[in-house]
Amino acid sequence: MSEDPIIRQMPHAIGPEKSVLSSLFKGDRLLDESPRPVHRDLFYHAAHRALFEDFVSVGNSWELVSTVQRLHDKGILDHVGGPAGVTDIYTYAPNGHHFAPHLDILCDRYARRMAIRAATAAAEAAYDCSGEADYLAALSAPVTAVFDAAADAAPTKGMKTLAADFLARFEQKVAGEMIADGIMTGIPEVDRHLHGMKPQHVGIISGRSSGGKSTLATQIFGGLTDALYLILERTEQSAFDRSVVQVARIHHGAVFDPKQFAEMSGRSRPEKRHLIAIQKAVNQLSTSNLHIVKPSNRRLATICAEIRRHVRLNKVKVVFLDQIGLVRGERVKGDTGEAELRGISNTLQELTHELAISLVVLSQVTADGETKNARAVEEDADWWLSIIQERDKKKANFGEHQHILIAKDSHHSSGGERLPLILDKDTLRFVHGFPASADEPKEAEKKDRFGNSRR
Ligand SMILES: Nc1ncnc2c1ncn2[C@@H]1O[C@H](COP(=O)(O)OP(=O)(O)OP(=O)(O)O)[C@@H](O)[C@H]1O
Repeated sequence: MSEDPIIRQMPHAIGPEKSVLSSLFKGDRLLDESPRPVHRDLFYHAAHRALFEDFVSVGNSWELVSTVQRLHDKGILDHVGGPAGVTDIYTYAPNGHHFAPHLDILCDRYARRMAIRAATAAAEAAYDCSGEADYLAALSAPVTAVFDAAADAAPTKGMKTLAADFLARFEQKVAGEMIADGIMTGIPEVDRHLHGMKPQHVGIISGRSSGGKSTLATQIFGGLTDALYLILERTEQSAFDRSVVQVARIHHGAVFDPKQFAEMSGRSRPEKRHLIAIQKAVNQLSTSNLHIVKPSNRRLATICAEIRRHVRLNKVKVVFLDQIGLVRGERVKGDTGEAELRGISNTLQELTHELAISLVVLSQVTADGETKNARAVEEDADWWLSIIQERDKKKANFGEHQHILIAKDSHHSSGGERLPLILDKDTLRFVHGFPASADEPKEAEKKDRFGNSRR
């Protein structure tokens, strides 16, 4: 057998290596937020390893110009392809969308390289070991390492880690920093059933168009601290304005059109109590670590990046997404809307788990009460608040708010429980009560557009 052995390259993936580096360089993905640990050995190409090590040495302050200079000063600029090589990698991935799948590829190739090295070491040990069982002993450590790498580098939590986590959480609870029951919505009827919005849980607020989904969501949001409201349709200002009405607990006219509202009630100026309530509401909203953000676009990746950024920078614990039907997922040709939404729902669910936040998604239903294409979201949700209005178009009270249906598991078909909550259109809050019975005497007097009785 004089044939030369076939020389094969070790498994590697140059494109995904460049993509992972590119996303890190551009800040599209952060090292400490990576779904899997990133380490130098994942990179097969020596220049990529060197660039990764340099990146780690400067962390998130990485930028192109000073990096080229630094690599030049270290004498390794030519080794990584010169300024053009660094720029090529920097611009390689248009965004961080494919960071996770590309990182998966690197982990896979790394595990395969380890397997080949382990097999080579085992072969050498089998040839060379003198003792009877030495070659078997030489096998076990590298093979275990290969299995570890292949099964992902995330270490499993041992009992000591679990115990330390428990004590840390317990101390937080004792100090009142973490509420055992989760974070209360501030609406007693809801809190009695839900016992708060819990980390890693996804909740849905659903209702028809203009049924009050945003109103219910901002009502909860305005009473919280450490929360983010992602608004995809209207402006941030509109959500803030509505929150002011809700926190101040006054008629919306006093906030949206104070001059006209005062004149309608026979005054030349707004009432002092209204001004004080508005001032207090604005103070509360601006000092409670609350954030209302309209993302630059509706792509799922952008929305996830906003959530990550606010969890990291502002330590938000509850995130509202207004509304899920507007999110654009990754749709492969031929996919149905339902398939796209399933992808969106899975991604959001995973993010909620990873960041240990509570996520509340708003979802629009059709006139028949069906969630638009959102069965996937329903299946994944931990709780569901459904705003119920009169559906019968023939009835005079069509559209009237009836109650809120609460369901606490993902099998909503079980029906859930009716909560006596209806929309008060004056203060834009959901308040205790069922609609007035049809037998009750009707309000005879006429009301102006702010609901004040006309004299
Ligand atoms: N700025 C406002 N001034 C007066 N009433 C308002 C205002 N904003 C909301 N409302 C009232 O609250 C109701 C619910 O509106 P909301 O925006 O909460 O509904 P939604 O279900 O979120 O709507 P959409 O489907 O458009 O997202 C409206 O029908 C309206 O009666």
